[in-house]
Amino acid sequence: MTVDHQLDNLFGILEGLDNKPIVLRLGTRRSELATTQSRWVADRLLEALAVACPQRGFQVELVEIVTSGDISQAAGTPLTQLGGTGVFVSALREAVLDGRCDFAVHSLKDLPNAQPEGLTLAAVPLREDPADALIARNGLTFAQLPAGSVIGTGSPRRAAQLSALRPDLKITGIRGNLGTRIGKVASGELDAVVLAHSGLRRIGRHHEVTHLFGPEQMLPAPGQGALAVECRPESASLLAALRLLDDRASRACVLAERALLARLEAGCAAPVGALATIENQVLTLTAFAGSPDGVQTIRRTATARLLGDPQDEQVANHLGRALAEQMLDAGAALLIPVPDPLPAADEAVAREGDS
Ligand SMILES: NCc1[nH]cc(CCC(=O)O)c1CC(=O)O
Repeated sequence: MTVDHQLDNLFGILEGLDNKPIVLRLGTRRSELATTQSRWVADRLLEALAVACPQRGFQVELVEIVTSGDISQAAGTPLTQLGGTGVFVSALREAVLDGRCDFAVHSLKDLPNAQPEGLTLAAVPLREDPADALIARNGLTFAQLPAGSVIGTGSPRRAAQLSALRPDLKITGIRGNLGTRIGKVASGELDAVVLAHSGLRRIGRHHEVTHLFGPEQMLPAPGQGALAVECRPESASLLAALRLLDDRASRACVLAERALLARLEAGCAAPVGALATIENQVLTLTAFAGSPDGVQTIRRTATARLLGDPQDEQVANHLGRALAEQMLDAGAALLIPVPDPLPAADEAVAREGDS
């Protein structure tokens, strides 16, 4: 019996079904971060189902999907030549679309701007800390790094903001998974690296952080720290189950950030940061765009009052687009490179390095 059929009665009467547990197949990449994120979502889903559907047993089976990005990482191809992190996302999406698995978990910041045909963003679970973090040699904080220190980052966004804060630092490209990048500090190859705090927390290496960048210093990538859970809309019961994991505030924030990015038509080399927060039902969005050397920078903030579901999606999208217009009026288009032609339309925008 297919999962869709098994789940048809998920919230109803389970007559006619045998007592075997329902197995949900979660497609995941092999990296430590990807499997940790997938397991975290699996555990939250099983918890939610135990409450929503206590009569029934459930299991989540992790299905490993190898992506072209993982293969070429081993071969050492720079990510910018692969069409950005979209390469990691599309293989997982294909696996959901062709039925090798039932759902998938992505780092939301790695998703291209357009939602592909045939897949639904079922949930944005509670967001981790979106901040960027420094791991420097000998426990040095950002302010303590001597002039001329060599900082590794593959992200034009981090490079632009680092250069704006400390023009005396040297920035060098770097890729590889989180462990590989941290290893370059331990080995002495680099004085420091800048990574997402969320990723470090998920793999349990946040104790090595020597400085956390505040939003006034460095704005994260749109969607950083958030996960995206995707399934086919036809999997109605699974979709209903995954919706239990959705966090409305996290969803509104990342929608605003990504609407801004989409309106800026920013490609994988875009030095664009954005962060939305909610306080007292007011959504505040701040964005940054800068030249790679950090000499030219544009920073703007806008706010909107949230109205509650279901209007909040519109409010968030509108705020993101409106702030993008302000950024464009201030000349942001000149700071954003035109994206390279990419292998597939659904990979049109991707940023950053590998997870
Ligand atoms: N750049 C790749 C990437 N994609 C997602 C994360 C983890 C952070 C997140 O949860 O958004 C990372 C690592 C990083 O940016 O250092």
